[in-house]
Amino acid sequence: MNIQPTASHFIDGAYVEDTAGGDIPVIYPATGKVVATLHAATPAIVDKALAAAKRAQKEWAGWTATERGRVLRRAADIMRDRNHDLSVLETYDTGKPYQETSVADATSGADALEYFGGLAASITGEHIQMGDDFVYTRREPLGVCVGIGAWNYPTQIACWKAAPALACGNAMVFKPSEMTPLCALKVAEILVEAGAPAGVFNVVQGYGAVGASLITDPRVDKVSLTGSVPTGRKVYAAAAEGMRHVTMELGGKSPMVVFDDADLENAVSGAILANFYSTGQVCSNGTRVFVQKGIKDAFLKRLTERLAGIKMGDPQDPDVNFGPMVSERQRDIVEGYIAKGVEEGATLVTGGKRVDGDGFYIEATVFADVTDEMTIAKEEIFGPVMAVLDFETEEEALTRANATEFGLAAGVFTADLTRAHRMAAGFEAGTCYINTYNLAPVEAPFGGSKMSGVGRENSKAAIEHYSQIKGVYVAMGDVEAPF
Ligand SMILES: NC(=O)c1ccc[n+]([C@@H]2O[C@H](COP(=O)([O-])OP(=O)(O)OC[C@H]3O[C@@H](n4cnc5c(N)ncnc54)[C@H](O)[C@@H]3O)[C@@H](O)[C@H]2O)c1
Ligand SMILES: C[N+](C)(C)CC=O
Repeated sequence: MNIQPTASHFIDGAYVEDTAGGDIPVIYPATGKVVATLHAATPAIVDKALAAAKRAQKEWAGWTATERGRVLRRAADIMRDRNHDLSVLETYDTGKPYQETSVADATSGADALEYFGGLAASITGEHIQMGDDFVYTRREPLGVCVGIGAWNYPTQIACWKAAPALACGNAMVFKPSEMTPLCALKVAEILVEAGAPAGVFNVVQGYGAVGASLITDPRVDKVSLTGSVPTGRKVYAAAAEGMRHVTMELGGKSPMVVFDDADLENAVSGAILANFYSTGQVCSNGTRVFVQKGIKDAFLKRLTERLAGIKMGDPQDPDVNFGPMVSERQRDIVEGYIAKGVEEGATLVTGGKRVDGDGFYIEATVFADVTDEMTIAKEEIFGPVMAVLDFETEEEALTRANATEFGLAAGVFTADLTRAHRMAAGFEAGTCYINTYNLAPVEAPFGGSKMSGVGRENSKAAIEHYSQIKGVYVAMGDVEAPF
């Protein structure tokens, strides 16, 4: 498979190159080798993309919603037909196992395109009667949206932003993470092939500075970021200068609470999904696993047995279920947190070591006897490191679960449904799970509260974040004036 794209950027329906912006090497995380080289956008490239989006948005918004929806649904079909190639590419981009990318990445992107394609025609205003007079509302697009992506789900992130934006009649300029620049280009190609007018979805490459230059351009009406909290603070502040709409999908340190009446096998499966899928590089991961004291030993025993099922190796091998970290830097960060966990007195149950070789592999790691004050219980690690903390009462578990600045996700495993709903109501998090973890279907809202974000992706809720309401008052009689 040829990994090197035709050019670095996709603007106004075509590939565009400009090498003046400096190299972006694409490194395959399994080997540490450069597999493609792209270039960061120059100011001229950024200008070209925004100009194209500004022009195309007017045309696109003039289409009927049914026509727009048809394009998105066609794009979903094309993505599904190409799932194998897209998954291989996603694996080169991220290092995530093909076993995962083939079922979770282009497929969830296609789900978003299909869902918002189906929803497009139902995005309408309403009629409000006021005696004889009435008000009607128009649900209008925002205009030009900027999407900025993280590196862990490049195809999904591009589609989760593009699909609702385009369904509402906006145009988008999307900047993927510099670490995973390949897949969004395929999304752009597919949208054009499906019939989207040139300029409706554009991709520019670059580091943070390119993202920053996009946000402050006066042609931009909305910014949707998926990234870390520190980046979120900067992007939110820059967007506020121009009073731009924002969606912030940021990081987390989410709790997963296991009561002693839970189905142990399901709870262990949940903890695995909540910590080791995508080698732990998932924003909503339940990395603080609170286990009720009475079942702690049984939980750790079964968890350790199940982790023997990890098959680490070349992520393109369909039998491999655990890949490398996305980069050497990320692997080193994770290694640093593991050292901190040991230093601060947590018990290393399993894992903890990097794997020798050129790839950025590190073992799935479980710490027990973790306390709330330890660094590994407080900071987002974004790697395969599970912290197990024990607790005695429901009240204690909820208080400690919420004792964090983050609020992305939270989960509870228990047989007591009343307690499960009580916990879900009490969690300070945007996305909660009862007796499962880390599912993110397009039909359900996804996003964070507290420092984990603003706004929601997916579901009908996303429409609110990519459109605005205009109220139109219609008088049916004479105008009454005081003088
Ligand atoms: N909530 C979610 O849905 C979600 C999903 C995936 C990842 N994440 C979070 O993303 C983080 C990991 O991704 P990352 O390391 O790529 O995050 P990051 O914040 O380093 O970068 C995210 C994106 O922002 C860009 N960027 C950096 N500085 C910028 C600036 N000043 N202005 C504009 N753009 C800028 C980067 O180039 C990149 O494209 C984790 O914290 C993870 O939890 C959140
Ligand atoms: C949105 N999700 C959970 C699929 C990936 C976040 O990192």
